[in-house]
Amino acid sequence: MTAADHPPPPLLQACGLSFSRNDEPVFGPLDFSVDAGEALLVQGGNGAGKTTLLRVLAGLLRADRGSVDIDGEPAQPARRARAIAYLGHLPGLKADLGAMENLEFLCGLHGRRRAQLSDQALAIVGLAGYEDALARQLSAGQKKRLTLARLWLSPAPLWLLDEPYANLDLDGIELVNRMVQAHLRAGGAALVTTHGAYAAPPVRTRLLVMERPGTAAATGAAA
Ligand SMILES: Nc1ncnc2c1ncn2[C@@H]1O[C@H](COP(=O)(O)OP(=O)(O)OP(=O)(O)O)[C@@H](O)[C@H]1O
Repeated sequence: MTAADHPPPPLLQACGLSFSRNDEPVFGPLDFSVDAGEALLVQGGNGAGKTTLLRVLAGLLRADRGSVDIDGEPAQPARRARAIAYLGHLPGLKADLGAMENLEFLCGLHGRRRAQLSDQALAIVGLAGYEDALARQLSAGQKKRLTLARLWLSPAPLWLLDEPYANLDLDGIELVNRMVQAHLRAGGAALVTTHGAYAAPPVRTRLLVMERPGTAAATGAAA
C-alpha cells in the first residue's frame, strides 16, 4: 500500500453547493475542489454570484443545500477559522490605527504565521515607511496592500480572495500573483475571483465559471 493509494483529500471540496436569497437562486448547485498547491479561478460577470460563493465558503452566509469539506472533514466554524483567510471587498481596517497597529491587531485576532514579522510584511507589499500612517490616510490601493500584508501574515492554508486585483496598479497586480505563487508553493491553496483571466497568477489553476442563475456552471483546467 503506497501513499498514492490514499491521496490526501482536497484542501477544499464543495458538493452540490447552492445558495438562494428570498427563494431566488443565486448560484448552484456547484461541485468543485481545490488541492493544496492549486488555485481555483472563479470567473463570471457582474452579479454571477462570485462574492456570494466566497462568503458562503468563508461561513459568512449559509448555503441552502450542499456540503463544504476542508481537508476531508465538514467545514465547522472552528475548522473554517483555522483554515481560511478571507480577503473581501472591504479592507476591514481600523481607520484610526496606524498600518503597523492594524497588522498587530489583526494578527491578535486571527493568529500569525510563524517567523513572519509585521515590518517585513509591510515591506513586501511596498508599504515600508508607512508603519505609522493611519489607515484612513492611506489610498485605496495602499489599503489593499495593507490587507495583503495581513494575508501574508495569516497562518491559514486556504486563501479566499475576492477581486484581489481591484484598486491595484500593475506592480500591485504582480505582487498579488507573486504572493499566490509563494503561498501555493508552500502547500497552500487559493480561490481567486476575477472578471476575466487577464490577471491570473501563473500557477496550477482550475477554472470555475459562474453564470447568472439558471445556467449551469462549468469547471475545468485553465490554460
Ligand atoms: N446583500 C444583498 N442583498 C440582496 N441581494 C444581494 C446582496 N448581495 C448580492 N446580492 C445579489 O446577489 C447576486 C450575486 O451577487 P454577487 O455580489 O455574489 O455577484 P458577483 O459575481 O460577485 O458580482 P460582481 O462581479 O459585480 O462583484 C446579484 O444578483 C446581487 O444583486
